Amino acid sequence: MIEVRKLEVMFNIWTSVIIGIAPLAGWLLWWWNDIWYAVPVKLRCSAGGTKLPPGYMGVPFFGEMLSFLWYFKIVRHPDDYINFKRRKYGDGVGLYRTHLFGSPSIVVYSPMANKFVLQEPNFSPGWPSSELIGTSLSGLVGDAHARMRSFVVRAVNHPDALCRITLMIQPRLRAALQSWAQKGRIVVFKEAKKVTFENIGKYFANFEPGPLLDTLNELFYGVLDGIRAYPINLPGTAYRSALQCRRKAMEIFKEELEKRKKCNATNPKDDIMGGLMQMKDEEGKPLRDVEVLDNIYALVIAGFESTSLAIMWAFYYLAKYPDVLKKLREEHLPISKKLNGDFITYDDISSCKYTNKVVEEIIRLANVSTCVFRIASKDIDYKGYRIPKGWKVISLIRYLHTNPENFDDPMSFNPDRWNEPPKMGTYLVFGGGPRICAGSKLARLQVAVLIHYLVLGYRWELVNPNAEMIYLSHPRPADGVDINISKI
Ligand code: HEM
Repeated sequence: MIEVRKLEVMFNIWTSVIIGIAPLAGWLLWWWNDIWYAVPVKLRCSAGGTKLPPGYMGVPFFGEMLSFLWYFKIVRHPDDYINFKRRKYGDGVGLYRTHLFGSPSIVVYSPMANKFVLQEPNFSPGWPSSELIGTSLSGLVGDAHARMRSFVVRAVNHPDALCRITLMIQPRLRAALQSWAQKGRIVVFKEAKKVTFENIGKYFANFEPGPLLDTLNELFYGVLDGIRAYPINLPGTAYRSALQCRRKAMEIFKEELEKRKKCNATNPKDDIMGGLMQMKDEEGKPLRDVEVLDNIYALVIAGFESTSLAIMWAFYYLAKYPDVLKKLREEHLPISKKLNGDFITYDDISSCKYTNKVVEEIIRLANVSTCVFRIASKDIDYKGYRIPKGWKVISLIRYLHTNPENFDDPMSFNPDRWNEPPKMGTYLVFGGGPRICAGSKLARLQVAVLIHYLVLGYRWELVNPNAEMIYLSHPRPADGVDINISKI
C-alpha cells in the first residue's frame, strides 16, 4: 500500500515538472537562435547606438529555413516571404535578421540596401557551398579578384570573345532546333540543357559531342545538385558526391590542358581555355594552370544552368505573347534575307533593338538568381543598423524585379517597358558592384541567337499553358515547358 502511494506521489511530481518545464523548453527552443546569436550582438551594439535589424532567427539548426521553404516550396509565393516580414516588422531600412542555410543572416530586400551590400568591399562571397565553388573568380576577394576578373571578362564578355562565340554556337543551335521539330514534342528545359552543354563544351575547351562530353555533363549535374544541397560532407550526401564530381571534372580539364601544353597547340582564339592559357596581366604574368582550370570549372557552373533556364523562358513567353513574336519576326526577316544562309553575327544581334528588349524582359522575369550571398568580414553599420561580422548577407534580388513599387505590373511580360531605363537600383538580375556577372553579355547573346532561328523557322505551343510554377532551385514551370514544335 505504501509502495503504491509512493509511486503516486512520484508520478504527480514528475507530471508537474513536465507540465511546468514544457512551455519553458518550448519558449527556449523558439527563441534559441535569437538568444544565442542576437542577444550578444545587441549587448555589444547598445553602447554604440546601433541596433540589429528587426526579425526572428528561428529554432536551433533549422533557423527560419522552414518558413523560407513554406513560401518558396509549399505555397509557392516566394515574394510573400518578404511581404510577411514587411507587414510584421515594417519597412525600416530594407534589412531583416534571420537564420537561413545554417547561418545567422541578414536578408536584404530594398534597392538602396542591396546597392550598399553589393558595392561594399567588406562583404566577401558567401555561397553556402563555397568548397564546391573553389578558388576561382567567384571565391576570390580584393586585388586577387580584380586581377582574375580581368582575365575572365576578357575571355567571355568582351566584344572579341562574343564575336567568336556567336559563330561557334550556331551549328549546334540550328541542329538542335531541327531535331526538336522532327521529334514534334519536347521538354524545353531538358533539351536546352543538352544543347547549352554541347556549346559550352565547344567554346570552353573545344570538346565535340561524344562520351567525354557526356561524362562531363553528368559530373556537372552532380556538382549542381551538391551546390543546392545542405553543405554537409558526410558519406551518402549530395554534397559529398558533388565534391567527388568536382574532382573528376577537374581531372578531365587537367588532362586537356596538359595535352595542349605538350604539343604547344593552343591558339587563344580557339576557345576559352586557350584564351585563359595565353592571357597575361598588366605585369606580363600569365595565369597558373590551377587558376585556368578553376575558372573553366566555375564558368561552366555559372553559365550552364542559367543560360538553359533563360532559353527555356524564351520559349515560354514567346508562346504566350504572340504580338511580341510577330514583332520579332518582323525584325529578323530582313536580317535573314541579307544573311542568305550565313551565320548571324554579333553586330547583327547588337543592332536588333526590339530583340534586345525582349531578351532583357525574359531575363528579368526568369529571375534565374533568386539571391546573392555575402559574408560580413567585419562588423558593418548601415543607416544605424549593425550587420555583425561572420553573419551571412542574403541579397534577395528577385524581390526587386517582382515588386510593383519598382516595375509597373511586374509579372506581365512587357518588352516595351525597356523603352525607359529602370529606376535606380531596381534591376539587379546580374548582381551589381565589383562582382556583377562576368558573363552577362554572353548570356543575353545566347538567348538572342536562339530567338533569331526560333522565330523565323518554327512554330510551337505550350502543352500546359497554365502549368504550376516551382521556385526552387530556380523558378520554372513544373513541366519544364513541354511544347509541340514544328517547322514553319
Ligand atoms: C541569365 C543568365 C545569368 C544570370 C541571371 C547570372 C547571374 C549572375 C549573378 C546574379 C551573379 C552575381 C553573383 C554575386 O554577386 O555573388 C553572377 C556572377 C557571375 N556570373 Fe553570371 N549569370 C548568368 C549567366 C552567366 C554566364 C553565361 C556566365 C559565363 C559563362 C556567367 C559567369 C559569371 C561569373 C564568372 C560570375 C562571378 C563574377 C565575380 O565574382 O566577379 N554568368 N551571375
